[in-house]
Amino acid sequence: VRENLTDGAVGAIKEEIGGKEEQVRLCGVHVQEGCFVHSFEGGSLSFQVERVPLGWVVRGTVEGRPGRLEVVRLPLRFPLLLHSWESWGACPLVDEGWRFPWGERQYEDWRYTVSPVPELMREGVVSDYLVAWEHGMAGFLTSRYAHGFFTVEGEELVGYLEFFDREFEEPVPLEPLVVLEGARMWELLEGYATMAGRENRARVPAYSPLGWCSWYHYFLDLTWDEVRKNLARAREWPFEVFQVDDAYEADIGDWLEPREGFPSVEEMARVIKEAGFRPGIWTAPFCASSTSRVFREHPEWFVKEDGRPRVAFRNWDKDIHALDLSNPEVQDHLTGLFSSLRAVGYEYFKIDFLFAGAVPGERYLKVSPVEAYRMGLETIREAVGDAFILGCGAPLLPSVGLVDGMRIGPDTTPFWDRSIPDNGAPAIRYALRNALHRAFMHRRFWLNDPDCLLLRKERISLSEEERRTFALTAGALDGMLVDSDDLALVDEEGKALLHEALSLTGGRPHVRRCGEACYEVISEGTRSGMVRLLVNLSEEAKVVEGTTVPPHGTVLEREEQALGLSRRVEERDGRRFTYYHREE
Ligand SMILES: OC[C@@]12C[C@@H]1[C@H](O)[C@H](O)[C@@H](O)[C@H]2O
Repeated sequence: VRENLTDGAVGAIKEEIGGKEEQVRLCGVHVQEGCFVHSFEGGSLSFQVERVPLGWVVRGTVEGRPGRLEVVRLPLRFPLLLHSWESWGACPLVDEGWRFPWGERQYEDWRYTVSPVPELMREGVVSDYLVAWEHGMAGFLTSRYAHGFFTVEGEELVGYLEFFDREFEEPVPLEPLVVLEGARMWELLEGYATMAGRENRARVPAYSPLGWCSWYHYFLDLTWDEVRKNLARAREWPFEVFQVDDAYEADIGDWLEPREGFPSVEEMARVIKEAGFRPGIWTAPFCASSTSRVFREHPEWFVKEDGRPRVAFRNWDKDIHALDLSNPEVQDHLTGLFSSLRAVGYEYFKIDFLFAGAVPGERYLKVSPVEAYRMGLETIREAVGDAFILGCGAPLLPSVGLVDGMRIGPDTTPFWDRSIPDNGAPAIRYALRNALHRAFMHRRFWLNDPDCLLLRKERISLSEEERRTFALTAGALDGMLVDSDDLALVDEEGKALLHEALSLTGGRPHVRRCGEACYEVISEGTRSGMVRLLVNLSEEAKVVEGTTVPPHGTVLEREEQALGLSRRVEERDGRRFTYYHREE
């Protein structure tokens, strides 16, 4: 399906790597197999270096107070694929001289969406959890105690583990690190994600829920009447899940108290279920506004700074505080909340702004922000049982194994605006770019959620081409397909586009960059057999191997078109049988 690496390409890769391998240092030791002990002020690190296909893995234990621990030094090669901390974060391919495009007030109000150590991002280039270059990558396989990141220092890439002010009286596992070289970046990232998915016992549901979400049409103007209207129309659609997003709640943090004009959350679930759908609900469970009942009644439940509840971020025109997830009373509060929502019938939980659970600060237990975050997420996971959890605004690597789906890009937008900075702000262009650059996580970490499809022609500023690009890319990447429109505004063409996107799902997508903002997605075994989708996110037409791809556009090739075959699909005892035959 994809051309193999030619001998010349293999030779070039070997030459590129061979000359630099001796420059790789792991925990201060030139890379070599063996067992080592590294002492530092306040503690020690015992680690083993082991050869794996295409590279090395470092495992070990650490004790004492490691603070910020250097784990690897590598030769620096641009362009670099930078990765970010949480769902919305930018995942760009950058050249030398790149700096993070901070928004005007982003550092004041939103810095913890950028990094758990945001000051780092003001000093230079940071890549969270992993970093990649043309024929190599380095990445941490877990994030259970520490936050792993990479920085550029002179001519080197340096990987660190940030343990914050955590002290370990007994040895704890070091977050394992892999360094892989010798194939294309995209293939190495898939190999890394397979290793990391296994290390974290990733949850990958057999099926991907097809749904409807209220946010990207109604935003905070949603009314219960509009929910009911869309529920009635949804019967003509193939949705399984019907999810009410932000706007129903009385305040951020008071999730069981509906806003005026909405029924109880129990009644919402009953009405949705009665209409034949799996009820879904949005919450920002680790957050509470300064005006919320939960904050007023339990100020002691929140992460502090100098003894007072710190402001984690500002949104909804309010100061938002972060629950201290290490506090047993907070864990009981979350258990009560989510077991109640599960008991009244919700089967799909979009849990948002999760980064708040990992902001640095003073906590009930002397644990790292990463440990606290996982305590909170494990509490929700246990409370909802086998319900579907979609993570959003979530620290990515610490969430593997605890969520079923994950938003892997910034919010989409009902307009295409190239002037929006690539810094996690809502932008359809960067939602698509992240979906392509993070495709390696899909069905290895979770189900990737590229964000919602917008299919309506009214009250939207996306062209037909742009709506089609988002829908087909989401489908070819086998991403979760969730529509967000007032269904009364979607015509038969819009409905057909959802079905076309659906026809591209079910395969094993592989992404390859083929020029500036231009990508090839090849997926075998989809509902349409093998498909090839060329995606152009740039402002001018691109030619890929003789095929012209329009700006903001796609070119789709299906197997049966390419091979003159016709297909018949039969569903039997829960399995799908695809038959191909040539029309005589
Ligand atoms: O508040 C609801 C909202 C905006 C916040 C967040 O950006 C999330 O990614 C969106 O899909 C919405 O749920």
